[in-house]
Amino acid sequence: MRVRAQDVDRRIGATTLLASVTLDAPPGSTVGLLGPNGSGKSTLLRVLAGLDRPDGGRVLLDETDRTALPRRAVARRVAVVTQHEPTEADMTVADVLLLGRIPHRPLLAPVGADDVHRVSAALDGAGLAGWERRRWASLSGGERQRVAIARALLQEPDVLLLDEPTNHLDIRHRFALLADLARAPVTVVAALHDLDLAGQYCDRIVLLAAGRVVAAGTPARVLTEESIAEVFGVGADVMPGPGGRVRILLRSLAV
Ligand SMILES: Nc1ncnc2c1ncn2[C@@H]1O[C@H](COP(=O)(O)OP(=O)(O)OP(=O)(O)O)[C@@H](O)[C@H]1O
Repeated sequence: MRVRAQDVDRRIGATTLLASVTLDAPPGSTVGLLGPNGSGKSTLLRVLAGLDRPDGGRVLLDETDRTALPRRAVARRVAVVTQHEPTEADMTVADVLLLGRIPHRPLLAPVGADDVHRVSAALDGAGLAGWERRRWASLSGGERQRVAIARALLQEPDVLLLDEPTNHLDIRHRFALLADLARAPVTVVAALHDLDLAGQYCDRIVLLAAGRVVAAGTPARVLTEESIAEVFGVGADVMPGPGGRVRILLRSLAV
């Protein structure tokens, strides 16, 4: 499924959070949203996810305006993991994962053997085999993040919207997650802070600053030494890789 934002504005009171933001995520692509703190990444993801309405412009899923699609149809096709997953909920890991199957079950239908099997396979995939009965609130930040992403994948979405999915993950799991997302047939839009990781795994990058798109395109086109210095205020050595990918070595400009 293709995801597009066209000229999206988002304002709260007199504050402009997004100004005429345009994004195009072709089917199956992995798009990285990059930008400094407060540049509008989470705000844009919330608008794409339908959690907030744009004040101008529109979001299209394939060729249809998101607001014209029934809620349940969107829930089946678009999965979201925000930065603010509740941490105190008194649930087991299996309960949390089963939330991902709700859009696929008839209303009020009980959990079936197929759901239980899928939950255990999802835990295997997340490297947390056998954790069904662990309490959600007792998990570490990284474990919780891995379960939240597994829940989103259990939804079998066409589109996955992820706000800083590598936050809390150790290095090995960061690589594993980005590689899995890049391989998956699903369209991914993910806010990321790690420029090197984004440069290696994303098909496209949208670079935001102060609620505006500064550049968009392949990592090689967007993540240049100049743009990184201008937007992030750090020095960078950018090394070209295959297919428009880049490796990035960052350094402080202060030294
Ligand atoms: N409810 C609100 N009222 C006023 N300003 C807000 C509100 N929510 C967000 N903002 C502001 O909008 C801007 C964009 O925030 P957003 O969370 O989208 O940034 P971000 O790029 O995701 O940042 P980070 O990297 O820190 O997560 C910030 O300056 C933030 O303070």
